[in-house]
Amino acid sequence: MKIAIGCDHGGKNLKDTIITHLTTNGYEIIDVGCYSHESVDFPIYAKNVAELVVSKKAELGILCCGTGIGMSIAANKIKGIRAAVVADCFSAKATREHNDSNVLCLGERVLGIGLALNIVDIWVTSEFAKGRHKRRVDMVTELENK
Ligand SMILES: O=C(CO)[C@H](O)[C@H](O)[C@H](O)COP(=O)(O)O
Repeated sequence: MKIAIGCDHGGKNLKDTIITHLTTNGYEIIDVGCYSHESVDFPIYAKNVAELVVSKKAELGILCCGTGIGMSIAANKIKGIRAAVVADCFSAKATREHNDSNVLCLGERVLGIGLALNIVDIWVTSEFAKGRHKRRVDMVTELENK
């Protein structure tokens, strides 16, 4: 599976740790940056990851910033993106199964590394459950198309 990943300066350490973890576990990574701890603007990286997901150059996307919230607000502006800020393992599974989320947003200033990697593992291995959830995701898409 190919995963696009991006961060701002507030999520740089977490992004690097996730890349090492996912690469070790056989995932292919497209790293859109940022590549240093210099202060940058998160919408740039949210857009780059979102566009890779929407264009299907990557199956899923992961965005890291201080809280995950700014990244999710920005990524959700791109048509076709369902970005979820996740800070617990239950929601990591539920947001793939129920929301078919295609971008995971994580806060380096919120999460410990162990929990963050557990969330990533659960999220990338969970699948959309369809059924009643597909009807609801379709309704969200309709809102987006209005
Ligand atoms: O956008 C955010 C908050 O939702 C991110 O957490 C950013 O990483 C954060 O705002 C960056 O803050 P900084 O004071 O410029 O480091």
